[in-house]
Amino acid sequence: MVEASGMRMMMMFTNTTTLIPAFNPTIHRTGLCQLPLSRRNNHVSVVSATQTKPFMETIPWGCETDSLESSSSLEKWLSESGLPSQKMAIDKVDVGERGLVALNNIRKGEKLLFVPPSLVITPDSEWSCPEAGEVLKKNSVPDWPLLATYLISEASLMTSSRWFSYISALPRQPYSLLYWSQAELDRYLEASQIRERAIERTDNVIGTYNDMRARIFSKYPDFFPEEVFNIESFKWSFGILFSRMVRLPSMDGKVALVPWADMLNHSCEVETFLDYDKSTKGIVFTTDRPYQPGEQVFISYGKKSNGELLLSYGFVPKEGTNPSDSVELSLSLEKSDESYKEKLELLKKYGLSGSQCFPLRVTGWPLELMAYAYLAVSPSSMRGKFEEMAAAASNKTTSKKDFRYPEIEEQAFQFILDSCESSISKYNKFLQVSGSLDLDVTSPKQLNRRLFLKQLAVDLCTSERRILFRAQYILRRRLRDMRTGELKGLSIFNGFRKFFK
Ligand SMILES: C[S@@+](CC[C@H](N)C(=O)[O-])C[C@H]1O[C@@H](n2cnc3c(N)ncnc32)[C@H](O)[C@@H]1O
Repeated sequence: MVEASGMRMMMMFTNTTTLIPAFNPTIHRTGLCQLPLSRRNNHVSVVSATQTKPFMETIPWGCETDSLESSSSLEKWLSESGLPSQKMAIDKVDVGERGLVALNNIRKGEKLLFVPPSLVITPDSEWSCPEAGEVLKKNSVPDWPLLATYLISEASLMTSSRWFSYISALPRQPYSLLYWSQAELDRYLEASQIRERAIERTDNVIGTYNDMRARIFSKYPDFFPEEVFNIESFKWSFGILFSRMVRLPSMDGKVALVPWADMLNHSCEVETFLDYDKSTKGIVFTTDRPYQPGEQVFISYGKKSNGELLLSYGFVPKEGTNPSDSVELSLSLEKSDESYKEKLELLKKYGLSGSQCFPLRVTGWPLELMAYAYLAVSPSSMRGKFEEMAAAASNKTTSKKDFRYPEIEEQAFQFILDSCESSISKYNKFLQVSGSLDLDVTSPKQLNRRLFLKQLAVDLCTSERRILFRAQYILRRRLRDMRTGELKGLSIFNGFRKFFK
């Protein structure tokens, strides 16, 4: 439920996507930490190929979330491990497959959950294989890859890990764009800038894994055998982190996986979020509305756009329900502009490039976007203003004044409108042809996946295009008013005022 940060960047990309971690069962290992307790107690120190096959296949890489099979064992284990009695239970729900549903009447303003810190996974959690944990700490591995490795390590230990019931109830295939292949991203998300974000994120995960393998896993194969610690298991654990990890504001922003609390689904209509409560010493949230028995209880995963929700959590809210929705609009300098080089240099100086994305919301667009548009359209006679425009586009300006350049305002609006319209035509193209995208499907399973991904893409593109349509409407109206003189008069007046200052 938080954005990834601090992941190592290494550029490499593969085209393959496996839906569930695939492992080579023929392994020989001696690392005691890798064996379930029952075997350790029997003094098994070398595992033969025939012994490892069923062992590897039974690693609980989560479960299918359309079934409640693992949820009852999870609830039983949680209550035996100190989770106080709850006013909610895990159930099948309309929104989010499994979720937490009210058992009794719940009042507005009530604190719920009270998950004790002993049931929370953080970067400080004890490892069932302490030696593996020591290696990672010695190498100062950052929180995200540390937790991803922790999850794989605990999953591989099966019943020897105290988190067995929790891991068994995690989704086997977290719904995030990490699980879309490059071909699927190209096919379904061509019109949306989220495609770039998804590619970047997958690159980061692959880069992080390669880095970990080179620096650590290859040096300690007994603790981190490649059959278990590989790119597929890394994608699974990162998918889990992207869709379930929270940052706890009252614990200095500590990142954590909170069993039980992570069964709560997101609603754009609620504002309440998880946090550590110092008085009760547990993870809680405070309801911002009442719930009746049988009703699903929701929290907020943050003020995220539909694209960001699809990227991390693999769902798109119903059309028009997300007040935080936005679409990335790409603006570019014209290469034929005689001041192109000069403008580009200045943009670079302020950390921007010749092609830049800005968020467009239903409620409007940021000053930075307007500043970029001014810079893109300004003639060389306005050279003296280029730097302040570039600085304002980057948000690295000290003065937050509502700057305007009336002499080029009309061109700036037209420039934004042109970019909006070129983006709209990409969405139109995708939405028109999306009905005929599935003709080459060969199996029912493939058909289900295609239909599912296509529906998500159609929902995302429809919501993003809706924001672009709104911006197009406002821009056209502004331009029409300017051209018919109303605002033009005002601009001339402003121009005169400046002249006489
Ligand atoms: C923190 S988990 C919540 C529990 C999850 N439903 C489960 O069964 O494990 C986040 C995942 O729940 C699902 N989810 C959460 N809110 C949703 C919503 N409003 N609509 C659809 N799916 C949702 C998504 O699959 C997301 O990746």
